[in-house]
Amino acid sequence: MDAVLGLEDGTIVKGTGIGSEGAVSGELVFTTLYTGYEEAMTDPSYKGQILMFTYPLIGNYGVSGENFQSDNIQTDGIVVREACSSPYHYKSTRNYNQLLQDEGIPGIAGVDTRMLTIKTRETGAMRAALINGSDDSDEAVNLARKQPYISDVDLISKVTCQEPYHIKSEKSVFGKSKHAVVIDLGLKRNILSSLLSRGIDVTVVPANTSTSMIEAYEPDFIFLTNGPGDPLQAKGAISAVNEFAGKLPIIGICFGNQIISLALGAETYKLKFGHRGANQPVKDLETGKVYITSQNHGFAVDGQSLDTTDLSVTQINANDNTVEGVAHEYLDIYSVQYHPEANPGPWDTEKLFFDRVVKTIGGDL
Ligand SMILES: NC(=O)CC[C@H](N)C(=O)O
Repeated sequence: MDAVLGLEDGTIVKGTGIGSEGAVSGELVFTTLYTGYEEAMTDPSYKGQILMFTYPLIGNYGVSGENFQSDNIQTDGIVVREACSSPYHYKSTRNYNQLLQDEGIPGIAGVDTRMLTIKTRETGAMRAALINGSDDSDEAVNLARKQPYISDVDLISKVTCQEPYHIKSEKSVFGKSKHAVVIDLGLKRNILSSLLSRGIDVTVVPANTSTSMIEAYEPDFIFLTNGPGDPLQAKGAISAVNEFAGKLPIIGICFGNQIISLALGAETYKLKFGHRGANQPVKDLETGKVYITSQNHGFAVDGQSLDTTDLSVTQINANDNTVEGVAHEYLDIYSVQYHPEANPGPWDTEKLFFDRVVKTIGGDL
C-alpha cells in the first residue's frame, strides 16, 4: 500500500504503508534506540508525536506484549526504514506490522530515515503528517501545516488515569509501610515496578487531583512521572509541587524534573530536536562519574534560570551540557531528566536513583 509523509517545510517522502490505514499528524521526532521499540512506542511521553527510528531494522525480535509501558501504543504514527515481517524470538506472538494494525496506528516503511534525521537535526523537530493508503503529498503537507505546535496542545489529559488506584507492595523493606502518591502525567509502568519492588506502596492519581485530595492519602512523599508535551501545560502538577514543597519530599523523573523546576521558579525551553535513545551520557557533577542513560524528551530546564532558585544542577548531559538533574539546597526535593526506570534502555541508574528514594523516606538499604 502507498504511504506518504509530509513535513511543514514542504518535504515529502513516499514509502510503503504499514499498520493501520489512515492519516495522522504530530511532531516528527527520532530515537536512536537499537532495541526497545515495544517499550518506546507504549511510553505515553510520545503522545502527539510521530516516532522515527534511526536504526534501520525494527521489529526483528517481534512483539511479546510483556514490555508494554502502558496499555497501548501511544505514538501517533511510526516511520521506519524496514519493518521486519518474520521476527524470531521465543516470546514473540506477532510481528511489528500486526502490532500496528491491532493498535490502529499508521506507519510508513522504506523511508530514507538518515535524510530525515539530518533534516530534523538541522531544522529542528517539525510538524508532520503521515497518510497510509494514499500518495497525496499535497494533502500530507497541508495536514502537517494545520497541526498545532506541540506546546499548544493539552496532551496530559489524554494519558493520565481517569480514577485514582492503589497498589500495595508485596515487599516489606520498612518497619511500617511507606506510601507514595504518584501524580500520573502519563506514567511508564516500570516507574511503579521500581517503587513497588522497594517496599513502597503507591497511590496513582490523575494529573489534576487537588492538593487536599492528595493530602488525604497521607503520603510519605510525592512522585511526579514522565509525560507528553510542554511542561508548562502541567498546571495542576506545578501547583501540587508548590503546595507540598517544605511539607513532604518531592521526587520526579523527566516531565517531573521539568515540573519541579518550573514550580520552584526556574524556566524550561524547547530543545531543537530533543534527546531520544538509550545511550545518552549523563555526568554527575558531584562524583564526576558518567552514566549511560535512556532518554526521551524534547524540553529541558534552563540551567541559568536555576540561579535565582533554591535548586541547583546535579547532573548534566555530556553531549550538550544541558541540565539532567536538579536538587533543592535544603529540602528533600530532587529529580532527573533521563529515565532511571529504563525500559527501554540500560539499567545503569536504576539502583542509584530508586535506592536514593528509599533513603530519602527513611529506609535502610
Ligand atoms: N519523557 C518525558 O517525560 C518527556 C517530558 C516532556 N514531554 C519533554 O518532551 O521534554
